[in-house]
Amino acid sequence: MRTAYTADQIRAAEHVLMARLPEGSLMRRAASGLATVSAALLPMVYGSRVLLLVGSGDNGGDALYAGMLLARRGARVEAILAGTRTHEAGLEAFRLAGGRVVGPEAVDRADLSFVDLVLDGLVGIGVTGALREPYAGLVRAVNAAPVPVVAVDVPSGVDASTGRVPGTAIEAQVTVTMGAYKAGLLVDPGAAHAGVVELVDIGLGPYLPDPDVVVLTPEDVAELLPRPSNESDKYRRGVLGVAAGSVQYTGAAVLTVGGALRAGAGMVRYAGQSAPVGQVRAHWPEAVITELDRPSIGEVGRVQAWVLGPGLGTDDWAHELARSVLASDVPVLIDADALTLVARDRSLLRRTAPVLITPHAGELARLTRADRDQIEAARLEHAHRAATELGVTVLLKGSTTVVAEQHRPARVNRTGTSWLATGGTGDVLSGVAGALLAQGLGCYEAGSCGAYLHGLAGRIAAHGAPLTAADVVAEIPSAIRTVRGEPRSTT
Ligand SMILES: NC(=O)C1=CN([C@@H]2O[C@H](COP(=O)(O)OP(=O)(O)OC[C@H]3O[C@@H](n4cnc5c(N)ncnc54)[C@H](OP(=O)(O)O)[C@@H]3O)[C@@H](O)[C@H]2O)[C@@H](O)CC1
Ligand SMILES: Nc1ncnc2c1ncn2[C@@H]1O[C@H](COP(=O)(O)OP(=O)(O)O)[C@@H](O)[C@H]1O
Ligand SMILES: [K+]
Repeated sequence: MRTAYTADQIRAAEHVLMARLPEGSLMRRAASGLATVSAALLPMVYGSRVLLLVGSGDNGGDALYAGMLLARRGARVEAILAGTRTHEAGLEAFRLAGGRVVGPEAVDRADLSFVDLVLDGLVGIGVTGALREPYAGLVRAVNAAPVPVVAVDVPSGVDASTGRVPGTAIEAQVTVTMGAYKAGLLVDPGAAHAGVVELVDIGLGPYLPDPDVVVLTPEDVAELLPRPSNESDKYRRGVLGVAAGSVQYTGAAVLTVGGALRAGAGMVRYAGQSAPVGQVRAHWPEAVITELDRPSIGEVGRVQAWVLGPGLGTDDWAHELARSVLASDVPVLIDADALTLVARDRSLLRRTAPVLITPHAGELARLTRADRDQIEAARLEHAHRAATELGVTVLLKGSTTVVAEQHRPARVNRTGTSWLATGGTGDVLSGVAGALLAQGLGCYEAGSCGAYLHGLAGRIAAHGAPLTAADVVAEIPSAIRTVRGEPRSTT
């Protein structure tokens, strides 16, 4: 499991560790890791040109000490001192090693074309709000030039705790982060600025608290995924009920049922009206179907969990069916149209069995009466707030998927690809996560493992070209084999 922390958590841990070590030793460890990663990005250190952007805090100090180490190895290192003050000891060491201080005009396009690498040491975890001048101007100039950038600790302008980017921010190829991952490096929009994140161990591990954010590894997912045993039968493996699709949206029912079957539900019971029933029957003869003549699940039979909402519509019939599903005593995954119904009638959420909601930013905006853009700018905060306010588990979809539950670290998923931004892929995710719920995983595990498998299936399906939602369904078994470390061609 990869763990990540807020700036305050990192600062507190650093404080304890620093008190036990000789002064400056943490920064030397940080700078040494930074110089090693930077050197590896240069074809040859000797003779290469490196430009440091140095701010007024310790982030600038890291850059100066790393610059010193590169200068000692024969690089031609120059520094722009952009702050009102500069880390004194770092600057002295840098100068003694042959480093030169240059003016801000060194970021002119012509000058940057002679630079092999920029080290961004303007601000790290100490940033507050949008980057001010002259930092913002320097960042714009560097972003516009075709020069690789290594960000020190955090790309300057990215909020380390939340991933917010309130103004201009460096676009780095690599971010060398010190001591522990910062949450904002793993969640968009911050993550998109960080590039590849390299962690430098400075001995902070034992002093870190419980993480703010967690990213599952394939091994974590493999361990959490249910596997049928010799004693399994279809009922014991877990039966999922699907209440989805309508006359207008028949495909949503087909995709949700497909996602559920491929993700290992022992059985899928589909309940709907005649139009989607015909489609589901044609695509998935494996599904057990109840054609509803009234909006009630009374005749459907026992299930271990429900998926409610994809393509369901938002009319009175859909509302009554939602009420009937939510009156059951099993976990319910609420998606798409059912989220609109819940936004209109919050009383639907009054139940004791668990609820997993799977909104995109627009749906969450409707549900919590927040602004969609603000949700996208601060996904962690909004997912957590909704989980607390609504008393449910929230899976917030998008380029970074966040699974939030009260009193637990947010689980962030980045296995997906932007090719997944196409109609119907969300329905597939509901089926996958619903199948995991039916197999006995809790909402937090089903949401995070479901997002992982769905994203990976999308990546396998896309392979650098457009995909359809049905392709994602087809690749879910490949994704499961991949996390289990099994060759794709075997069963
Ligand atoms: N502690 C340790 O042992 C270790 C720490 N480490 C390193 O230290 C870094 C943290 O250092 P830090 O605390 O000095 O803060 P930092 O990020 O450099 O910036 C603070 C200054 O930036 C400025 N500023 C703020 N907002 C701004 C804005 N919007 N726009 C423009 N300027 C803005 C403001 O300066 P002012 O404007 O007041 O002059 C403020 O004082 C951390 O990320 C890691 O790299 C590692 O070496 C490991 C060991
Ligand atoms: N830029 C992106 N990068 C990665 N995944 C994405 C991106 N955009 C969308 N997705 C994923 O695609 C799926 C889209 O779901 P949703 O918005 O509900 O679509 P639909 O309602 O058409 O099924 C979600 O799983 C989401 O996380
Ligand atoms: K930085």
